[in-house]
Amino acid sequence: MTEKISGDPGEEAARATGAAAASDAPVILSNEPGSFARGVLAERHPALIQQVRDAFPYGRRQHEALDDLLDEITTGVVEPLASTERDHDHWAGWGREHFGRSWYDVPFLWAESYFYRRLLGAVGYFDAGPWQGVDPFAPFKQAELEGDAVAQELRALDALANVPAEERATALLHASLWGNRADLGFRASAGEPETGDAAASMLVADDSVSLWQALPAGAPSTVAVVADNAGRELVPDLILIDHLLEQRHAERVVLHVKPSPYYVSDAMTADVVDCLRRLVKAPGEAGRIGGRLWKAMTADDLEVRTHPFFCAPLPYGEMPADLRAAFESATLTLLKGDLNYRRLVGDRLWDATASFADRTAYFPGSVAALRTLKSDVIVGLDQSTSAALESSGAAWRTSGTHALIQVRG
Ligand SMILES: O=P(O)(O)OC[C@H]1O[C@](O)(CO)[C@@H](O)[C@@H]1O
Repeated sequence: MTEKISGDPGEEAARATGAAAASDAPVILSNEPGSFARGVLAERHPALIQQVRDAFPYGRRQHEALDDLLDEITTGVVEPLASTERDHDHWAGWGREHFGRSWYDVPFLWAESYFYRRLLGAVGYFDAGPWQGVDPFAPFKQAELEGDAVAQELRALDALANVPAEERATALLHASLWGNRADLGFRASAGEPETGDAAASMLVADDSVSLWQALPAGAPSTVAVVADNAGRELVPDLILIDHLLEQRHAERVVLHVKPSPYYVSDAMTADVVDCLRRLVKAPGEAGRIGGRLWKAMTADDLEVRTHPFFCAPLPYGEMPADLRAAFESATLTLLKGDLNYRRLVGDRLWDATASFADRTAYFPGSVAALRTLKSDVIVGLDQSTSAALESSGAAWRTSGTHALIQVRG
């Protein structure tokens, strides 16, 4: 359970090293008026139900199920899955302490994850029948991938083709990082991502030197990339992966994606294929990168994997043994995005200067987080950065205007 983070491997590691266990940081719920979490549950989730309803010619059964879900999340209590659902037993365990309570009173991380599970259930995603496997977010993902912003970003690659490798590496790392700002669940309230120098100045932590040091060219490294959003984030992620392979920072890359639609734009295998097709058909440098990536996938130098844990409402401290082994065998695991960060350090209101190394000590092998800040969770800031941000009066934790690169070797 999310709130039983004390007793998780991270806490044990912190205790073993004598570091402050800090388990008293409050778990984020959604019942605080005016809080970011409350806004997600009270405004974004109902709006999302409407968007999905409008995007497909669903029949009466789906519309009624969406009506019921809307009632439940706004005025009702959390209901369990029907006993006939294939994953009923998992959720019965994960939700034991939450069923029967207001959605606002259960941990934010759990509530969001369960909302997506229930939304998929309402549209028949898991049921044998005509809507089985139809991604309710596909129209939004497709529109983004075919849009002007992606086309422009792909054209900009031509200018990067001949710049020195180090400069190119920084530009591609930042493109992947800021691509995280462009997730579709978040877009409604955010402007365009920053670029160039402005983007660098918005980094609240920057361990990129350690990141590149962990991946010396020519070493037989395997990099695990845990993807976040499709489209405008996954395209630059794939371009960064191409750079890692091409410049021999990695011999192999394993790209972990979601097994089912999640948080609107999270990437699944189908989205990887769509992004690769988009790259391959692009002119110039983007097309060349697409061609190399396509070849890398067919040669298994780039392997796509998925795991049910990626859609579970749990922190990484509770990851199963097979996933733990996969990360352990990687030279570096690169976790993309805000949700992965929340799951990595724990979805709590940490002191912003709490140690990133301590919070992630349990994670198997070296880990890097690349994330724009889109929720209240943050650790690893130095004292002066934290003080300056806190006194700025800006919504720096949640607005996506700031970003971080944090590494624990
Ligand atoms: O796509 P990302 O970067 O994981 O962001 C998802 C984030 O979006 C939200 O669902 C709402 O902004 C956050 O709660 C969550 O952490």
